Amino acid sequence: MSRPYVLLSAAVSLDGCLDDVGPERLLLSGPEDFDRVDAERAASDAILVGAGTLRADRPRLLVNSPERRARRVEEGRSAYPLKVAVSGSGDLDPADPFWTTGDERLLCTTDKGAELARPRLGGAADVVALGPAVDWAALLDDLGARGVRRLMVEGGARVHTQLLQLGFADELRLAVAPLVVGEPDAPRLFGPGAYPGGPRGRMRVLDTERLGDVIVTRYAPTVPGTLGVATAADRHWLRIACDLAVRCPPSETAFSVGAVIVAADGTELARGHSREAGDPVVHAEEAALGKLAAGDPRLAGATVYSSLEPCAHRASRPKPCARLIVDAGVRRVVTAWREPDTFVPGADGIGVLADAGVAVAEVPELAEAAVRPNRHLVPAGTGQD
Ligand SMILES: Nc1nc(O)c(N)c(N[C@@H]2O[C@H](COP(=O)(O)O)[C@@H](O)[C@H]2O)n1
Repeated sequence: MSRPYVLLSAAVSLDGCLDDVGPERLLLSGPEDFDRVDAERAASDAILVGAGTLRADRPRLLVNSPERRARRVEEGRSAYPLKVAVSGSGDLDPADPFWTTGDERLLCTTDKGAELARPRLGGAADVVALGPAVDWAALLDDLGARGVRRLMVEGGARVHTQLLQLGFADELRLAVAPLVVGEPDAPRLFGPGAYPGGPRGRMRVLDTERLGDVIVTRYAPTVPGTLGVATAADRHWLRIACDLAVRCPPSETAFSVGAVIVAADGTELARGHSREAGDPVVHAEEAALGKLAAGDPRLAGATVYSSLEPCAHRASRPKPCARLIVDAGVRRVVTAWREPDTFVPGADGIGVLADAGVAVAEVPELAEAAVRPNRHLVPAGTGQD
C-alpha cells in the first residue's frame, strides 16, 4: 500500500503572506489561476485542508467546472474528490459548507478530537482517530489505503509547514501575486522550524508559468531525508535510479540496476547503471562512485539511491558495492528492492551496510519499478504487493 503523491498548493503575496489581517479574505489569484486550481482539484483523488483554514475561510473545496466533474464521472470517479479536514481538537462547525457540499468527506483527528467530532458531524464525514496527536505518517497511510493516489493540500500555513518539514511533500505549487501585504501579523506560508537541508537546502524548479499577473512555479523538494526513514525527496531520487535501471544493456546473467548519489543539500553528484559505458561487469553503485574522486568531502553527507540493494558478494570484482559504499564514507543508502536469491543466495548487502553503521531506508512501493527490467531473472510476482 503506497502513500499518495502530496501536492502542496498555495498562493502568496510577494512578501510570502497567505492573506492580510482584514476580515475579508485577500484574493491573491486572478481568474486564470483560480481555473488552474480548479483543474488541479479535478485531477486529485482528495483535497486536504487544516481546521484553522476551515474556520477562517469556510471553503467548499469543490470542482467548479461541470465539464471537469463530468469527465471525472466518465472516468469512473466521483464528481468531486474526497474532502479531508485535519483537526487536533475536533472542534468543528457542522454547518460549515465544507461538511454540507461535495461527495465524500473525512475528518482526520486525534482520539480526543474524534470523541467530540463524531456526534457533532453525524453522517457528514467519516472520522479517523490517529492517536494522541495528529500523526501525519498514519494519516497518509490511511489515505493510501483508501486508494488516494494524488492528494492536493490547500493549506493553511500550519499544515503546509508540517508536511514540508516532515519531508512528506512531493511538490509545492506556488502562485505568487504581485502585491506586498506588509502587515507583521499577516499569516505567512511557512513558519519557523527545521526544514530538510536547513536554510541551504534548495528545491528543484520543475516549471513556471504566467497566468494573468500571477506567476505559478512548481517546486520539488530534493534534499535527501535522514536515517532509515524515506521522504518524498528520497522517493523522487529512487524513481530516477529505477528509471536508470531500464537503460542497462540487457543481460541473462546479471541484474539491471540504477544508482544516483545525492549530496546533503540535494545536489546530484553522480549516477550510474549496470554495464554502462561498455563495461560488461560494472555495477550501478560502482559506476556512480567511480565518477567521484576518492575522499570527495561531499560523500560523507551524501545518500546513495540504488534500485536494488547493494551487492554483498562479487565474483567479478574484489569488493562488493556495499563495501565500496562503506569505504567511500557514505552514511546513508535508500533502496527499493532486496536482492532475490537468483545469483547469490542469502546476499545481504543491507546487513553489510547496517553493520558498518550506514542508515538504510527501504521503499518497497518502488520495488515493482526496480524489478521491471529484471522480470526475466526472478519468479513471477516478485516486487508486486
Ligand atoms: N547492487 C547491484 N548492482 C548491480 O549493478 C548488479 N549487477 C548487482 N548484482 C549482484 O551482484 C552480485 C554479483 O556480482 P558479479 O556478477 O560478481 O559482478 C550478485 O549478488 C548479483 O545479484 N547488484
